[in-house]
Amino acid sequence: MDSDVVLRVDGLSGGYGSIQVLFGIDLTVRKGETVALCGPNGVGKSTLVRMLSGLNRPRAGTVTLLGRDVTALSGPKRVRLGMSTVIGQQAFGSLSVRDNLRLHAYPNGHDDDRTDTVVDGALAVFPRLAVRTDQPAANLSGGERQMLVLAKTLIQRPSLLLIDEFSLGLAPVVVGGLLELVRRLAAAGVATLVIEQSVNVAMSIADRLLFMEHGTIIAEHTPDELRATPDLARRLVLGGHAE
Ligand SMILES: Nc1ncnc2c1ncn2[C@@H]1O[C@H](COP(=O)(O)OP(=O)(O)OP(=O)(O)O)[C@@H](O)[C@H]1O
Repeated sequence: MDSDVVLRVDGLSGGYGSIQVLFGIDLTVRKGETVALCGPNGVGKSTLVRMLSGLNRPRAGTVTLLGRDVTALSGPKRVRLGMSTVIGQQAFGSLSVRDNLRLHAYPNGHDDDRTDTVVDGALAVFPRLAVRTDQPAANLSGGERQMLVLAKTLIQRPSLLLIDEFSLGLAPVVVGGLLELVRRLAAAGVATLVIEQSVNVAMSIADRLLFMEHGTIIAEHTPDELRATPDLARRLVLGGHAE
């Protein structure tokens, strides 16, 4: 096996009850690589992330994390093996920013001093959050909440990061800061699969873009290929088979 492959998906199919949403998805994400999943609403992007994270079970196919078949493993076991999932901007609204992060650090089994050091390390990456550590998370803006979620991810030190709806509803200036963080995680070797509605955002962050339609991957391109063929991305995102 290619030792750089962090996530490998083979023939993944399934959906909800009798409704089949995914039809034989194959993909890989390597160490330090960021892969974006693009496509119109309803093609199955979120369903794929749910299956990868263990929230939903596939009907067929396998999910391999760092060379280990995790298809039958629960979500928590996948987290322990290095998979971290960000879905939306979830946080405990009544808890302060710091307490949200401390709770997240507990499963790592550190004592209180070490927990605070880990939390401070994550906060150091987000100056905007660092000045709001005592505020309830409910008071944060959408962008700040996304930062809080990514700060939690830093604490987990994942090998694989799955992000659903990365920039949805966020101001461009906020997205810019978050992109920088994902680039830093990639530089540290984290493999990232990110669902991104905006192809422009996806092109600025990803090494490869996968385009989905009707539960299958219909095309794969690098940002350079997309820049060299104006209109290709637009046609793919609108759901047209471009090739
Ligand atoms: N809990 C559910 N039960 C039944 N069908 C569902 C459920 N969740 C999603 N679906 C259906 O599965 C299909 C794929 O949805 P999914 O959310 O994965 O698409 P998506 O590409 O992520 O789109 P969006 O960006 O709009 O979320 C859609 O037809 C949707 O209606």
